[in-house]
Amino acid sequence: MLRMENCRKVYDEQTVLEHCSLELASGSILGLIGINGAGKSTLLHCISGAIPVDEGTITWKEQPVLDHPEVKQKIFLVQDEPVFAQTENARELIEYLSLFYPALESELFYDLLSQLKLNPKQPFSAFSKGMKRQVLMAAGLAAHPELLLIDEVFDGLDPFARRLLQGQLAAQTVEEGMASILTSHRLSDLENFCDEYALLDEKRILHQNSMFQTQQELVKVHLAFDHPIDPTMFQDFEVLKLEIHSRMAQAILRGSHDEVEAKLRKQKPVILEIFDCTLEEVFLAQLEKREELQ
Ligand SMILES: Nc1ncnc2c1ncn2[C@@H]1O[C@H](COP(=O)(O)OP(=O)(O)OP(=O)(O)O)[C@@H](O)[C@H]1O
Repeated sequence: MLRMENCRKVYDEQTVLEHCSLELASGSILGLIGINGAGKSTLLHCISGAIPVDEGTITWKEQPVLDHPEVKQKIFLVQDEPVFAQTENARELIEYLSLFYPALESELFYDLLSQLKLNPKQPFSAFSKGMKRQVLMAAGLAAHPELLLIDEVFDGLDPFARRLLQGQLAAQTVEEGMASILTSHRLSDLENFCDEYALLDEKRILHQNSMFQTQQELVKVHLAFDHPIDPTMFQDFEVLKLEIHSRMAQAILRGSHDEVEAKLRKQKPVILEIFDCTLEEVFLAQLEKREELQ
């Protein structure tokens, strides 16, 4: 279990994380979302132990990460910018990483590279950005970490590489109980792959929820009436987003599909359609709601 409690991180004079807490169980895949500059990369770096927090604690299986190499070697961070620790090619990289990650399985690394059609002896300088990311993700998986952190997870990967690496990550999650935190601005990638998501906003985790729970708790509705809509009809709902155009409305409401439908039917709409929310809609609605409250 990852436990991050009440953490604060300050760069120079800028506070990036404050009262930031997060928990993640083994065998879970968490999608970390937030606007540009929210602090997602900083959060992953702090969890990996690469940079210290100024306040608070971060533990993996009850052991502090910072200054504990035996804990750090169970956590692998794939950064958004390719970093190869001055190695020239994939073969050198995996030899270097095997010094730090005792569980690293070189055969798995070379197998993934072969499926990705990447030559381990070819210099990184001759690789494209996407090819470099493939190498690092393959290395992260081959290290068999207990906690894998991937920044900008599938961004820039071609569909074949994405499917292969997703499949391997899913297999290690199920077979080894590996936990993962993935960031991406392509929320559809996370939605289809993660068990839960966390929204990083205003320097802390504002929401953490399972994907399933979110879909049970929030719905999108399209409504039409034969008369102009009075906004007070939504006063019994917790409204995350509401747009009224005369006789028609679109809304994101808190409640299960059945609850929302039963309440809205009493208003006798001409049209009532209820949909599951996408993660992108949940994200935007939560940010808009926060703007409204400020
Ligand atoms: N090494 C650093 N020194 C000083 N400030 C930094 C450093 N790294 C990040 N920051 C600042 O911290 C804030 C959060 O940056 P971070 O990269 O963690 O955000 P992010 O959510 O990952 O952004 P993006 O989605 O754009 O990648 C930004 O304001 C950034 O300028």
